Amino acid sequence: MLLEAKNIGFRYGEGPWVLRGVSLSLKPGEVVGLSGHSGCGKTTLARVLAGYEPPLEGSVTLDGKPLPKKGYNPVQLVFQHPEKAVNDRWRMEYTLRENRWYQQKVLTPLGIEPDWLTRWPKELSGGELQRFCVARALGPQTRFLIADEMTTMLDAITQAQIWHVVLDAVKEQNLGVLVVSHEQTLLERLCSRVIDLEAFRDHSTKHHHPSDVCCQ
Ligand SMILES: Nc1ncnc2c1ncn2[C@@H]1O[C@H](COP(=O)(O)OP(=O)(O)OP(=O)(O)O)[C@@H](O)[C@H]1O
Repeated sequence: MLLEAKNIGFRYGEGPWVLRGVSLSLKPGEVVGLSGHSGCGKTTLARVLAGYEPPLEGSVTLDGKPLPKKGYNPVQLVFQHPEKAVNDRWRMEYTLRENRWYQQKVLTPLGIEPDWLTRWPKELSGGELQRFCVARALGPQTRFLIADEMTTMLDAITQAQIWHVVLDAVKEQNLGVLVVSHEQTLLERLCSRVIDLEAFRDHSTKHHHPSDVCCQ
């Protein structure tokens, strides 16, 4: 199974192109980095790859087919800010069950305490909430994980704990992971290769936004 983005173009409304001519592919069991300066479009690409935003140009496919519109999404996205990714009116056990195939076995290795399950999101710290978001994303049917600055706000020990669980899933269920981060040391430690999103910029500037064209 291959996750493939071909010639992706995306912009918000009539704004400038954020992504243009971006292509990448991710194989099962592969851990690949995505780097680039702040604002260059990493989060936008992460959202496009996981099917949250349809690309305006190009395609995202899984084994040559579009991402499924219904049912389980085999491409799971974990964001930097877990509080935006959970429903504050759901207790944590309900949040977890949002992915009805979530795996109980990852809870302890992720450091999730049993009594956190009955708490509301506002009763947990950001790091504790993020562990739930990772657990929710790691269902057995997950083929690819897009980790968008997933551990940026966490201390080193919690970061290591979470990545340990994710790398186990890479080995055990042949999960492919895209590590979106501006932390070079993290990317070097985890990834077999790193894609620099800025490398596509030269290409993108060859295409002009309609408002760049002067009409006289
Ligand atoms: N909802 C939105 N509406 C309009 N513009 C947006 C929206 N979200 C992002 N942008 C713009 O798109 C560009 C890319 O943003 P994006 O969040 O993808 O960058 P990033 O590389 O992930 O940045 P960072 O590393 O700071 O998180 C930025 O110029 C940003 O201002």
